[in-house]
Amino acid sequence: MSLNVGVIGAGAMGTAISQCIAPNTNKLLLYARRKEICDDINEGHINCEYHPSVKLHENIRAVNDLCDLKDVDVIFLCIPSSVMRQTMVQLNEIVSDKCIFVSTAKGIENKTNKRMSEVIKEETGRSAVVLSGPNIASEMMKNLPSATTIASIKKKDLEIVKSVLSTSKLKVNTNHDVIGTEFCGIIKNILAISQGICKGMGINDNAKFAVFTKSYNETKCIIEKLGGNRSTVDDYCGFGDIITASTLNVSRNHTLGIWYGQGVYLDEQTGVLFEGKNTAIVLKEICDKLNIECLTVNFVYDVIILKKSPKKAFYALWEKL
Ligand SMILES: NC(=O)c1ccc[n+]([C@@H]2O[C@H](COP(=O)([O-])OP(=O)(O)OC[C@H]3O[C@@H](n4cnc5c(N)ncnc54)[C@H](O)[C@@H]3O)[C@@H](O)[C@H]2O)c1
Repeated sequence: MSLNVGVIGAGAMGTAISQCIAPNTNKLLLYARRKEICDDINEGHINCEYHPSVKLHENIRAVNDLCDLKDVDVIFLCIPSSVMRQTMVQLNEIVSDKCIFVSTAKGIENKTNKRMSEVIKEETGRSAVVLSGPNIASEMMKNLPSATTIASIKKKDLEIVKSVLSTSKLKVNTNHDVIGTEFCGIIKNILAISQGICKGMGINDNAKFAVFTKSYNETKCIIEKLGGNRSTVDDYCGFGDIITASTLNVSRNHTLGIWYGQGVYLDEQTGVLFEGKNTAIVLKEICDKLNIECLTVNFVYDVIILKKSPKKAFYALWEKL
């Protein structure tokens, strides 16, 4: 049975997910906040700003009014975590009770430190499906093979969302560990920054990957303490995404770490900087509150937030390895 699917956020990820799943859907409505992107997609079948060289699948129609999503069965939320709450307030008034929300946002709410599925539950009363994995948008856009993890406490929702996502090119694993899956996507930002700092400082590979091993095991400990499963970290949402974000220069957080490792401090207002900074502050708060000793979080916090010398911070970490 082909479903009607909505995607909110016509940026890199929203457009790429739309392109991947469009053949599986009856109708795919891609909500673009900006009218000019909406017009580009409908008139030229191209998202000129984010993926200018790829023709969009014929099933994709862009819309500029959230009310157009009132009849869809599933909605993928591909927006920054900072706007999730306000978007859910609006959507709750529009969609049917049966509509399933899928959060792809890898972030935590500023000030409340809540996961996206918690924000969605608070505003709509529904349990969301969360999606996380090593999913580089430009590769998905070209229909290159990828894999991802989806998690939900509801078996039926997982089945439906899996059927919408799965293609010969996109492999989907499912689990019921929403906390672990969401936290993998959050903590991996810290690992990506940490490995970036090491790279920027010119730390040798043996030492860099020793730190990486420690960081990976710390991720399991944090997730377990927060109520998730250690084994979730071994899935695409964990291992796959952590490796991708910590070793490839396409990762914004990795690049941020490289700059800091080289002693380049960015303008405080830079959006890229803010994302990594926010994650470091939130995770430091969480670890301190729960009495979790995490060397990787401390290392990143010391360099990015306290602006300590990367060399001193690295040797403090190394001593405790
Ligand atoms: N799950 C995954 O594997 C995965 C992979 C990449 C990105 N993501 C997530 O997808 C989200 C988007 O990332 P991206 O790389 O596409 O970023 P992006 O900056 O390319 O796109 C974000 C889009 O959201 C739009 N937007 C901002 N505020 C909005 C609002 N209030 N309503 C509607 N649209 C709004 C922007 O105009 C932009 O088009 C992020 O939360 C990111 O963590 C997830």
